[in-house]
Amino acid sequence: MAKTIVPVKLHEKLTVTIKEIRQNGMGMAFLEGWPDYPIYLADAMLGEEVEIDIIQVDKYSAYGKILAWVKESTGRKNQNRQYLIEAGTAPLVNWAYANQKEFKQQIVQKNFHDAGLKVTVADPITMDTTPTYYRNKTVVPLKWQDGQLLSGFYQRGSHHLVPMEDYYVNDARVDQVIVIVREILAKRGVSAYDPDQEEGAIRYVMVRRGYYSQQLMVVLVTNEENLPDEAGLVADIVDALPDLTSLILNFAPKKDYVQLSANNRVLFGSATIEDTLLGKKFLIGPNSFYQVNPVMTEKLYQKAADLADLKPTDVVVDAYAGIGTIGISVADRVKEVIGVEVVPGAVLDAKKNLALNQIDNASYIERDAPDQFEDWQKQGIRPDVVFVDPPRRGLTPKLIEKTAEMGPDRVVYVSCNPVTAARDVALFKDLGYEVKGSVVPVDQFPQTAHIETITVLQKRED
Ligand SMILES: C[S@@+](CC[C@H](N)C(=O)[O-])C[C@H]1O[C@@H](n2cnc3c(N)ncnc32)[C@H](O)[C@@H]1O
Repeated sequence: MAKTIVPVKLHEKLTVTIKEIRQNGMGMAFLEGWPDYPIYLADAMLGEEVEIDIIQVDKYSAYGKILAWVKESTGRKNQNRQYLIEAGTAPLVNWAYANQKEFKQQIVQKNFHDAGLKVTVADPITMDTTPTYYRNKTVVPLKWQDGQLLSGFYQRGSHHLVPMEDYYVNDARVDQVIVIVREILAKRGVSAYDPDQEEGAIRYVMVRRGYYSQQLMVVLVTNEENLPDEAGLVADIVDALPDLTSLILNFAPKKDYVQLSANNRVLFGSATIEDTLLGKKFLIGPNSFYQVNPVMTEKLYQKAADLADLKPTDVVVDAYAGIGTIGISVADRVKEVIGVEVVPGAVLDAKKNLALNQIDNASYIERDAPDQFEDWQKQGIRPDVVFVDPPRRGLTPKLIEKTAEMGPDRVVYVSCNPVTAARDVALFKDLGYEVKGSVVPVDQFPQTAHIETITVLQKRED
């Protein structure tokens, strides 16, 4: 077999310049004569010159580790939190926020360009308050090591736990709670799940906290149906957390990476916590999706509603609805909202949220969105505005086709992945829709390479 020729050797030391930043925030350098063989580098900024050690060599690319900076970017603001780089949880932690903003705008522009679309991308809406300590939720693994119970994050794609207590992007109380719960579990000698051995009790600890309400939910995600001396454990946690609203055991005996099962048992307090968005109240259960950056979520929904140009006569679809946050936040301004969401617990929450906010012109259905769109289309439903807010994989061609057949005047596409958003917008274009105005990035995830976008599609009049 012919040996593949690559331009680098494992542990070769090189000096390179960063020519490009990849979608996931990794720097890319190239050796002369090898324009198609990127060397990926974490914690690199555009234009920086760095000394590197090659740590992985593949057929089409290599990975390096930066040993020293020969020339630093003026946008570098080192935070001395290299564990965040190692775990991959905050890859842009050492970038000035202005550079993060510029990068994200360019990435969105590139994704739409690559999908064959000529669009303008607005200045990202950014987090004007400090763009750190914003996440209202985290799910962390635990590991016993040398007689100590550690919490942190698995390094991307591995079971190597990077210990951390200051996550930098979590609400500071969320960080504290993880440590408090971990110490109680440690004192009681509770075992932690080992993904390689497939044994041990606690898989993850999930903490979620209401931004306005300050209500606290702790979920022990377990590999065992009952924990040793459960009553004593609950008493210890309740004693240590005066702000605890909900303590849940989620029995999730699965080998894969799925984090929570649908199997919840309330150990203390209520099954949900409450929070507020744009003046509306929301009950949030452990399995329900709820945007992680509450400050920016209000800006996101506000902007999406403004761009939707809502009218009191409008029938509005809220698809991929979660607990109904988008539909409920616009219901007062329109004639009717019909929503669809696939996770049963989230739909239950959405229904409760309608009652909680005394909204009687909205309804939510538990269903796969493309299937429900097909039914709505057959039933002759003709919405004026369709909001879609899918997971990272984006929409399906079927959903896009059924939307176009229902023929709404406007489609407001909220997306957490500009690659799939651009792909889907191109399909909408083929089916009679035009991008109205600019694509608007909203920085829901400072310090990471992720970016949310809002794209409004207007039905062409031809
Ligand atoms: C990005 S979240 C948005 C939720 C909500 N709009 C919000 O802002 O909180 C995407 C939602 O789509 C739901 N979902 C995933 N696949 C779905 C499908 N095939 N049909 C309907 N909903 C789905 C997920 O459960 C999740 O609640």
